[in-house]
Amino acid sequence: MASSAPTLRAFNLAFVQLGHVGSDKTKNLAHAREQILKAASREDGPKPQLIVLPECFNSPYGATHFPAYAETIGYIPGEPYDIAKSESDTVKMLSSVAKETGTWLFGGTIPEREASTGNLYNTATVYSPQGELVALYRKIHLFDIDIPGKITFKESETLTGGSSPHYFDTEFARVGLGICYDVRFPELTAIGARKGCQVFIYPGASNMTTGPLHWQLLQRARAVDNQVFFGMCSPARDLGAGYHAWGHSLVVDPMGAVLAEAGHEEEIIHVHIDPQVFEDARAGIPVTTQRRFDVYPDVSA
Ligand SMILES: O=C(O)CCC(=O)C(=O)O
Repeated sequence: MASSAPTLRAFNLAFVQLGHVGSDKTKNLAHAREQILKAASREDGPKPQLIVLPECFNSPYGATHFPAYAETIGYIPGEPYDIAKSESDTVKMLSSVAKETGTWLFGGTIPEREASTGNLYNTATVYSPQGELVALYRKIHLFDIDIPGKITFKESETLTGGSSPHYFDTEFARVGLGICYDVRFPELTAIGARKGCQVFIYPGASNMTTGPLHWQLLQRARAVDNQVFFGMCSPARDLGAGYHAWGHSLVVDPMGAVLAEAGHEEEIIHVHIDPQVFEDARAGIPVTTQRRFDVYPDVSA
């Protein structure tokens, strides 16, 4: 049974649609750090309490790249994690910049190697404003698709799928986690919503085939069917890279309205999360209390 969720309070969210993700990991990390500092020091509006990076921000995106870029993190849920002893340069950078800015940081995803098995995962990590690593989520549904003449992608060539849904609690919300292709599996969001998540954030890197058709549709669907805030943070599009990301980082409210959407270049989007919209959606259209688990108990996990 999940502990009770914090009450949803107003907060400000920043999505960093990172560009310039190339083959040099040190440069990727330095650029990500610079953009996090830029998001945190916003001057034309309220500063964010939570900053989010995209999927696969320290490595080029592609099954063949994951083994070369994978880092060992060694996080065990529920056990204290000593950042100073971490083998992951990315974790160290993210922790230090979260602490320096005093914000929650959802550090996008990176390829992770599990030391005991050698398995590779597409892994998201989250840091508190004190720089503690508070959550680690491994992409559950691997991106394996084949649309002839358009796109073939097979994360499972090198990655293993995770097996634990996750969320993290802040002082302003319970935030559900997922990564890109996970958005196509409504069960994952539904389970998180029933555990009290009011906000879902998925780093993602959609593409030029499915992005235009499905990116916004899937996020608005997950937002409306669970009456939650839902957002996905993408890298910027780089036509010089092997994988052309769709971009268009997006945040949707519980009624399905788009609160902010980026273009396809490097950009930071800032969004104010207003709990009144969440409360009004649930009061006006009370689907959260109208579910008929007596009729479909098999989906009520
Ligand atoms: O679901 C899609 O169409 C795109 C998924 C994706 O790009 C990913 O999982 O990284």
